[in-house]
Amino acid sequence: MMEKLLHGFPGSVFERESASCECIPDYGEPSGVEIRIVDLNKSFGETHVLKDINLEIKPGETFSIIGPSGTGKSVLLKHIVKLEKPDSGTIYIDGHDIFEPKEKNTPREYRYSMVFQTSALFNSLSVGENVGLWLREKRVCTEARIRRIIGEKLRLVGLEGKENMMTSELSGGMKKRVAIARSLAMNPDLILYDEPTAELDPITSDELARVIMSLKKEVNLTTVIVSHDLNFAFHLSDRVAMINEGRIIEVGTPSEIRKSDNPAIKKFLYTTTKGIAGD
Ligand SMILES: Nc1ncnc2c1ncn2[C@@H]1O[C@H](COP(=O)(O)OP(=O)(O)OP(=O)(O)O)[C@@H](O)[C@H]1O
Repeated sequence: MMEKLLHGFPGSVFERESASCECIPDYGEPSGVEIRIVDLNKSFGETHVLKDINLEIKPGETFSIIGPSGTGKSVLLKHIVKLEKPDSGTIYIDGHDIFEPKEKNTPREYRYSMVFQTSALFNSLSVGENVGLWLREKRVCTEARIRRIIGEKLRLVGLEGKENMMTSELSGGMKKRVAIARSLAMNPDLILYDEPTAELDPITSDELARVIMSLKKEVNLTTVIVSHDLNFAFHLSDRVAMINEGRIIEVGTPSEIRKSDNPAIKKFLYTTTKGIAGD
């Protein structure tokens, strides 16, 4: 349950101007944020999981973090949404240290939303009810406006008019798109995907990539993806960071990463069955 409602955590919404007088003041238009990770370290007991991570993600960028299993990708993602706290170093979002108490007169804070591997939808609710959950829980605006917002978010993921379908009737790809629509309902400045194609076949993965790419054109948000699926990450990302044994070993455009001479990258790209062997 905790996971399912992550995007609705109080505290992820702060001082924002309202886009509409019908909605609560916090519910403004999204604005892609800049993320700057500086000298971040994290250990669990004796295990040093994240080692001197430095990374900049630009506003509006679609950025993927790739790398072998167990190298700290999810732990890094959790730091960005404050589910983990670093031992040293920090993360700035639009110049504000997210681990410091909120400064007085901070110009604005950010909203984030996470799409989980499992989609984490409520099967007993309809598609529209799932998408509208946070809006209704937070009483963001009038019921009529909530319905319009639900319709709009479903349109953005190619599910226009599907409000009344039951979640249990949906294919895996549709579930994923409903999960994205539900995340979009809070107008996030930052959307994070944890292994978005983990349960999808290649064709459905392509469909999902198209949805995420079309969002980039229509919505002003920053996108961070953690994925093992190299073809997916390379296809839709502006830039990619490769993490290995807790360190960022390369950051670049997909074509720069493909051309890298770094032996650890070559090994990862060309020796995994999920990689791009044969290219
Ligand atoms: N809360 C925790 N307590 C102790 N160890 C943890 C915790 N969270 C993660 N770890 C450890 O940190 C390391 C990195 O885990 P993480 O989940 O970030 O890897 P990953 O790169 O995302 O792997 P995968 O691709 O398989 O999901 C692993 O060794 C994991 O066991």
